Amino acid sequence: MKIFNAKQIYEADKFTIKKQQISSDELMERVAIQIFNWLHLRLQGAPVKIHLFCGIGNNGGDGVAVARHLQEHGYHIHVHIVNYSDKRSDDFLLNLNRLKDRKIWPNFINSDSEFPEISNEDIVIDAIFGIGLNRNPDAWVVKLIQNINASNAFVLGVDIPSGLFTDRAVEIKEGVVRASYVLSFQTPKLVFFLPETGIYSNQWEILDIGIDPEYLMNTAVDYDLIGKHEVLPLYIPREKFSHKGTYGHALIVGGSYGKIGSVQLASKACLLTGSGLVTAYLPKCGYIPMQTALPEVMIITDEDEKNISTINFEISPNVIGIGIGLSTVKNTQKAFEEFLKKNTLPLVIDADGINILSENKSFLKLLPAQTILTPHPKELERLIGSWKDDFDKLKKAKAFSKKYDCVLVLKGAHTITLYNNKGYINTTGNPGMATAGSGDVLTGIITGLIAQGYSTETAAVFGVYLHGKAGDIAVENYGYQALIASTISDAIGDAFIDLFKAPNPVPEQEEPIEE
Ligand SMILES: NC(=O)C1=CN([C@@H]2O[C@H](COP(=O)(O)OP(=O)(O)OC[C@H]3O[C@@H](n4cnc5c(N)ncnc54)[C@H](O)[C@@H]3O)[C@@H](O)[C@H]2O)[C@@H](O)CC1
Ligand SMILES: Nc1ncnc2c1ncn2[C@@H]1O[C@H](COP(=O)(O)OP(=O)(O)O)[C@@H](O)[C@H]1O
Ligand SMILES: [K+]
Repeated sequence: MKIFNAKQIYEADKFTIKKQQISSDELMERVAIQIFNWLHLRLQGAPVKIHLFCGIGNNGGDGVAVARHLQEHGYHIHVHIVNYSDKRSDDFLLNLNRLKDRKIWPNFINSDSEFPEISNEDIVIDAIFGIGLNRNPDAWVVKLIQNINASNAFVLGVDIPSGLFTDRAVEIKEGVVRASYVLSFQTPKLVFFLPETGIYSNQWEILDIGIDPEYLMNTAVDYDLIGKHEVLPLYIPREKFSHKGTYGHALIVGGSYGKIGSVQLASKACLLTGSGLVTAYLPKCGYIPMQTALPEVMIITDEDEKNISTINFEISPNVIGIGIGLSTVKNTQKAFEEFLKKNTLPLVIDADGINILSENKSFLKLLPAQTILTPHPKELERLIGSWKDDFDKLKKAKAFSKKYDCVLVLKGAHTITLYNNKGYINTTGNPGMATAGSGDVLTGIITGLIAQGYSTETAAVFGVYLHGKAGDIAVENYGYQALIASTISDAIGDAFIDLFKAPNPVPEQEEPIEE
């Protein structure tokens, strides 16, 4: 799914209004009906108090229009107009007048007003600012937002939590509504997926407001959201007359005394992803544990007992995953440099492999084109330096990826893969995956996909998806706390099977109102 920026959303609105020959008010009405139906389905007329905080732009217009539908269906509403500017939008005014025609007199909140009391059982609809926020809210609006956040009421955000900018970082953190749920229109916003701003929208859902498909299809975006729909076409089916040689030979290089497990995890995940053959390159101390744990994996040992000191092999893999559990001792750094100098195979580099690159930036020019680097945030910081905020991080990471022609996999709750100025935001995964070794499993998965013939960029995007999906499937049986890396790995097969499962049927809505 494409993620549009604010400018594109405004363009999409204009395009739709023109092409479908509707008024902007009709588009707003679509929004309002969708929000109303969402609420009505869940509330079923419950006598709960609903506070609607509405700004004076179109986001506020949405809120005021929803208020009208709620009132018409007998709900107990309190409409508050957050009067932060005189520049009221036409559609806001139109909807405000429709309320007044129905004898509903909103409570106008100005800088010197007392704020309404909100109790924990109430519902708040947050329609103060939408994607039009272009500067920090005034101090009194920040206070109002703090008042909403202090309430513990269920807060439904309209389009985007008020106070969040669509395409840049937040400056006044306490001036952003913490929404329990956000109903966003047509496209999710990039800020929902970034760690600094994602915290303001606990859950979100996209409502289809009928934006013109031609615009959606033909407009290029900087970020794509990756779900099953996006990865399914990437899948390469297995051929009947294939053999293990058809599916490649992956070499996993890593491990040091005390960290042999990381190579076990990566090698196993690589096999479970379907690599025809997997060889592990380990220091000598890794031989027995590895051979015992994974009989399917072949092993080459280094001359050194505890660390990797030279990377020489006489096999012909078609991809190498390197860096996990490697350590950064001098000897290993030297071996890594020598290896990079002669290597021409595609590489997936993780953990200490990344740390060695960070300590020796001159090694970066030795990387083959489209090398995949999979840093967690700390490793990323060592690699590209610190950043001011998430947007600055993305900018710097994109520039790094361009400079060194590498695919950067920025691991996190929503892992973002960057290549060629484009970002792919993953939607699978869960906090149970914040556990030792889960990154090693990812390295194995991505390496295993490349072994089988997936391009590096595809392997990164698909691998991240499968890894998260395996975590999501495994967590159903284990729970967040007991989920460990091996369990994620064991669910890789289920993650593949899940690709071909039919989606759950959508429950039928009861009595939705029509446009
Ligand atoms: N395709 C869509 O997504 C549609 C979106 N609509 C709604 O329209 C919203 C955007 O509406 P607007 O463009 O009117 O903008 P907003 O309602 O988000 O903001 C109101 C206006 O306030 C001004 N403003 C910005 N920051 C301010 C600040 N800190 N203090 C005071 N004033 C400030 C701006 O000039 C802005 O236009 C969307 O978020 C959505 O809710 C719908 O009504 C129509 C269709
Ligand atoms: N809260 C979370 N939600 C989803 N995925 C997560 C979360 N925390 C961590 N992960 C995933 O788990 C993996 C952790 O990798 P990493 O930090 O390298 O672990 P390790 O070094 O222990 O192997 C990454 O793929 C990351 O995206
Ligand atoms: K809002």
